[in-house]
Amino acid sequence: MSYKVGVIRGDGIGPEIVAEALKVLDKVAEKYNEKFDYTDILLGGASIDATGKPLTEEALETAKSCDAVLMGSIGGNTTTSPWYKLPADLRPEAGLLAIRKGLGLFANMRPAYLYEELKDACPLREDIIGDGFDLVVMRELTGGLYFGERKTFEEDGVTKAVDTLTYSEEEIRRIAVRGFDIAMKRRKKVTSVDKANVLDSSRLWRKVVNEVAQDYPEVELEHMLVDNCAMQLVRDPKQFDVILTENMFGDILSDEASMVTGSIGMLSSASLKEGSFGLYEPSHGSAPDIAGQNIANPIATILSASMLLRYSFNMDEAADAVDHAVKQVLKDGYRTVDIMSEGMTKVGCKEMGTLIAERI
Ligand SMILES: NC(=O)C1=CN([C@@H]2O[C@H](COP(=O)(O)OP(=O)(O)OC[C@H]3O[C@@H](n4cnc5c(N)ncnc54)[C@H](O)[C@@H]3O)[C@@H](O)[C@H]2O)C=CC1
Ligand SMILES: CC(C)CC(=O)C(=O)O
Ligand SMILES: [Mg+2]
Repeated sequence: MSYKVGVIRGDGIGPEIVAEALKVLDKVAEKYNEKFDYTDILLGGASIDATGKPLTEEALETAKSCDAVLMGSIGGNTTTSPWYKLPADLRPEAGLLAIRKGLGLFANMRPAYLYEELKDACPLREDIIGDGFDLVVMRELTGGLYFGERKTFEEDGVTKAVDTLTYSEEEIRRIAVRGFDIAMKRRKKVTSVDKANVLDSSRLWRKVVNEVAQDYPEVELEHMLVDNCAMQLVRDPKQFDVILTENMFGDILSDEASMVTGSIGMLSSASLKEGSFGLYEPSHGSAPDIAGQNIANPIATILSASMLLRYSFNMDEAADAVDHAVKQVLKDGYRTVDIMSEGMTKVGCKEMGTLIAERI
């Protein structure tokens, strides 16, 4: 079959890591006799430089015409890059938020899995790691603080700034359903994370999640406050199966979850809605500090490509082959610098992509 795949290379390490994921997809196409037609889409800093806007209408329309989109990462150094002298709605991140909203991608799934082979790279104590852990952060992606009204203003001679956090029942319900659906395919436990001791939006979140839970009697539901969850993730990550949470909490907790797997360079993600379309991207950013040096870890992007095969193209066998190739390369002792440990062979971004593609 032939599929149209949108490709957002983006900024910083984006083009380097996407090149390696495409190497892997090309190998899948060859082995499984499929055809992937790649269409480049501009987003973020690259789009600002080319068009003056972080996302053009044309780019959004192209993304909508694709069967799925694979993305690297966008953004620059937020202190030194000229992009951050622009008004907020013209900066690279505004393009990312706009494409997520424009494509209706309300459910962001970020699996955090500790590979047996990476126990040495995990900063947690051996007795905490135990047999390892395997959790998913199900993050609401198109509501909450990042999408509320915001402004900076003068009042009584003082400069003030406000951001607003709004959720509707419907927005909470649809992400909760996704969280419970995923839990049904896993270990049947949902930890809903909020700040219901303070925030009205969290109290509504908790009420709606409780309602949705009625339809999933087999799933164990617990509620946890976000500050406690941040602590529990490093104290005992094994306790979690599905962490269901709102946009900003999920953004922060998933970065934390990534580090207990060894590196943020390992954490893939799928941004989904109803139906088969999805946008697949690593959970990390554009890592401007290491861009252009061939040292970025491409595994998060390669695992995101695997999620694309699984969730958008129903190609479970090919996705399993990619996941297996990643595991095999780690078993064979190859490491990028972020997951390097004693006795292993250090390789660059390109070499890691080639080694994984060779194992498919
Ligand atoms: N989805 C996206 O495109 C995202 C974009 N950003 C943007 O990225 C830019 C940089 O943000 P930061 O806060 O520095 O976060 P970051 O995730 O880009 O980097 C944080 C740290 O992790 C390291 N790192 C990240 N990915 C890595 C990889 N694949 N291999 C090895 N090391 C890796 C970086 O070198 C850095 O030390 C900002 O402009 C931010 O807005 C941030 C998060 C997500
Ligand atoms: C623009 C940000 C919300 C991007 C980010 O940090 C993320 O999606 O993880
Ligand atoms: Mg983030």
